[in-house]
Amino acid sequence: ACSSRFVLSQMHPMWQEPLEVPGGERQSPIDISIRKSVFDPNLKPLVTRYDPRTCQQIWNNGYSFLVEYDDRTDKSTLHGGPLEDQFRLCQFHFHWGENNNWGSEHTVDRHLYPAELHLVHWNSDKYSLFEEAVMEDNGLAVIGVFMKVGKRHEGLQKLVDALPAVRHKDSVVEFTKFDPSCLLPQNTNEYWTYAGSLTTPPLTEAVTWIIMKQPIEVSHDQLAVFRSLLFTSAEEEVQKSMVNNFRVQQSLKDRTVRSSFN
Ligand SMILES: CC#CCNS(=O)(=O)c1cc(S(N)(=O)=O)ccc1C(=O)O
Ligand SMILES: [Zn+2]
Repeated sequence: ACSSRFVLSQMHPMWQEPLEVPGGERQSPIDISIRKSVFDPNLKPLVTRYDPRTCQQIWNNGYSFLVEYDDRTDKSTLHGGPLEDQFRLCQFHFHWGENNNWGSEHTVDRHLYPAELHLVHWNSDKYSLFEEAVMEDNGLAVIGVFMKVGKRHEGLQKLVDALPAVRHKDSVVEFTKFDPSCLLPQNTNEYWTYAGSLTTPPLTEAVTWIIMKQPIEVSHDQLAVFRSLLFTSAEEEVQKSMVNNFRVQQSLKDRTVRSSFN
């Protein structure tokens, strides 16, 4: 799987932001201004083909919890949309706040959501390993899905029920047969896309972001279980709850956000 072995500094909740980032011209996350986005009629529908049998485990890496997939073959893939190549799913994870007023990394006209899902894929047409792709400007594609508080999300509940087993940093639990397409909104044809970066170290400018316009609904109680996770490992005497694990927003600089819809 692809998850980073980068150790984030123990600065809680945000690691110490490096002053200079490689390039620094296409950093993420950003605010998506609807009126400044440009409709691109050549953007195609997104095509996701996820095989639940490639789902392997959940890992608390001390920053978020990652659901990791076997990415040694092209069994769970993404193509279409703004992408020229085929990308392989390696993991998905979330960012959330300490309450329902904030938590997402991206915003839409400055609107904050309580949480945001990221499905991380790497370009398996051009590279043979995630670790290679993460250093290339066309190496990764991340689908972002906003989460808002509403009705309980039945598909998410299987994941929520597994979280107590990975409460502490560095804990891992087997997690199988999970189809992440259940976490996508029913309309995946309306999205924004822009050239950006990872929002965690190494912050490399390798990501084509695809942000869904339609949020998914999750219940207050489901989000509360996210907040029961800990940044800290079982040995540490002071336990810190895993909340506000989002990066500060970055300047758009010389970029345009395209929309697949008018
Ligand atoms: C080398 C390397 C690396 C980064 N790994 S990741 O792309 O899976 C990732 C991506 C993102 S995000 N927010 O940029 O999609 C967050 C967290 C992670 C992670 O491993 O923890
Ligand atoms: Zn993320």
